[in-house]
Amino acid sequence: MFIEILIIILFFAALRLVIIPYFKFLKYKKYGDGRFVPLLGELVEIKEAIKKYEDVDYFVSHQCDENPDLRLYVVNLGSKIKLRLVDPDLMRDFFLNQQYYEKDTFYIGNVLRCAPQGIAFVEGEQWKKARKMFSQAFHFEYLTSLAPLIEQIASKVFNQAMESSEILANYDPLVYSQKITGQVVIATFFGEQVNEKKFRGMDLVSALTHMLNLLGEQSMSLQYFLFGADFFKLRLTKSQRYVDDIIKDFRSFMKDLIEEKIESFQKELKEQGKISVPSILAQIVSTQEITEESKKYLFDDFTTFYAAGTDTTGHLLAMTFYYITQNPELQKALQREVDANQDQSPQGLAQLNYLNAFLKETLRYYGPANFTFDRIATKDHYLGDIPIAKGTIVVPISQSTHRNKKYYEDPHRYNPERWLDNKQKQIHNYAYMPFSSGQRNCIGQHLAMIVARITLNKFVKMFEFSCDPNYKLVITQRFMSEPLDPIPLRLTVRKH
Ligand code: HEM
Repeated sequence: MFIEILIIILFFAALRLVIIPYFKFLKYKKYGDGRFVPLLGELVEIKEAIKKYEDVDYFVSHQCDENPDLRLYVVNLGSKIKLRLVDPDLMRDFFLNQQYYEKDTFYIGNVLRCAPQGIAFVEGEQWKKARKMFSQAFHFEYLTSLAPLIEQIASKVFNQAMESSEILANYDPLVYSQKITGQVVIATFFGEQVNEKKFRGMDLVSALTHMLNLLGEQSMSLQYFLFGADFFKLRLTKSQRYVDDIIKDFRSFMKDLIEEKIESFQKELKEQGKISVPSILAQIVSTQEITEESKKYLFDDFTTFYAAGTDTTGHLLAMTFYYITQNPELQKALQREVDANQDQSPQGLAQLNYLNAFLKETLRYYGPANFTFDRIATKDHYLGDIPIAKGTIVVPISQSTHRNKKYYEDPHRYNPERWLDNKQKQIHNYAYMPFSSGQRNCIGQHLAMIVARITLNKFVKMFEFSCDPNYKLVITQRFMSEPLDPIPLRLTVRKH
C-alpha cells in the first residue's frame, strides 16, 4: 500500500514539476529555440557559462550568433516557463502591452524586504503616483543643477586616491566608482551627504551597503531558493534576527530623517520663498503637496534609488575604465578631447564624441542591466502571433540584441568607434536599450549619464591609467554580473 501511495505521489509530482512544464516548453519552442532542464532550468546555464566560458552572460550574449533572426529562447525556472525575448519587434510588442504583466520577485524578493513599497516593484495606481511624483526631479534639465554636487563628490574620492601611492598602484575601479555613485544618490536626494546622521555608528553609505549585502547573502542561500523570503522573516536563528532588526531599525531611522528634511525644506520655503540647495527631495517639496501617504513611500523610494543607482552606474564606470585601457589609441584620442574641451557643464560633456562613444559602447557591450527583471503574465494575451498564457515569465534580453550581427557589425568586439560620426547604421528602436524602454524604463537614466560623464571626464583629466597586463577578466554573478577578481588599474597623476 505504502509503495502504491508513493508511486502516485511521485507521478503527480513529476506531472506538475516536469511533464506539464515540458509540454508548455515545446509549445513555445516552435517560435524560436530553447533548452529544458528538469527542475533546475536556467540555473544550470548560469553555472555552465561561468565554468566553461568565464562569463556568466555568455549564452545570452551569443544567443543570436547562429540565427540572427531568432525571436525568442525558451527556458524553465523550476516548473515555470520563461520566454527570453531577443527580437526587437517582439520586445516592442512587450513594452506596448505592459498592462498584461507584473514584475516577478523570484530573484529579488529578499532584498525587497528593505523597501517593499519602492517605485521599482509596486504596480498599478501606486506605481503611477510614485512615477508622477518623481518624474520632474529626474529630468535632465533639473538634474543639471546638481552637477556641482556630483563634481565635488568625484573630486573628493579622486583626491583621496591621489594621496596614497598604494591606491594609485592598485586602484579597484569598481570599489571607487561605487563610492562615488553611492554618495551621489544620497547627495542628489537630500542636497547634501547627511554625514552627521549615523545609523548604529555607520554613515548612510556604509549602513545601506551593509543592509543590502546582508540581504543579498541570504538571497544566495539554499533556504531562499527552497522557501523564499518569508523564511527569513521567521527569526529562527540569531543571524535572521540580526538582519530583521537591522531592516526595521533602518526603516524607522530613514523615516525620521526624511520627515526632518521635509520639515526643514518646508520651513525654508515658507521663510525665503525657495529652497537654496537643489535636490530631488527639495524639488518634490517645492512643487507638490506632501501627504502622509506620500511620506510613507518616500523612504522606500530613497532606498530603491540607492539600490538601483549605485552599483549600476558604478559598474558602467568601472567597465568603461577597463575597456579604455584595452584600447590605447582611443584612450589617447579621448584624453586629447577632454583636455581641449572648454565646456565642463553636463550639456557640454554630452557633446564630447569619444567620451560618449566609450560610455555608449560599454552600455551596449556589457551594460550593468542588459535585461529587465522577469515579468509574469497576469492574463492570457498575444505578443505578435505568439499566444502567451497567464503565469508565463517573459523578459526582454537586450544583451542578446546588443550582440546580434544583424544590428551591429562585429558585435562581440568592444569598439567605441562604431558610435563616432554616425558610423553605426540606423538601428531598430528596440535594438539598443541599456535603460529598458516603455513606461517602466529607467527613471534614473539621465542622472546615471550625467554622473558617468562628469566622473569619466575628471578621471581622464587627472590620471594616466592602464591595467595590469596579466589580468584576466572573468565575469561572475553577484548582485549583478561583475568581474570575479578586482580590476587592477595602475594610476599616475597627470601634470598639467
Ligand atoms: C548605468 C546605470 C543604470 C542602468 C544601466 C539602469 C538600468 C535600468 C533598467 C534596465 C531598468 C528597467 C528594469 C526593469 O524594468 O525591470 C531600470 C529601472 C529603474 N532604474 Fe535604473 N539604471 C541605471 C541607473 C539608475 C539610477 C542612477 C537610478 C536612480 C537614482 C535608477 C533608478 C531606477 C528605478 C527607480 C527603476 C524602476 C523604474 C520603474 O519601475 O518605474 N537607475 N534601470
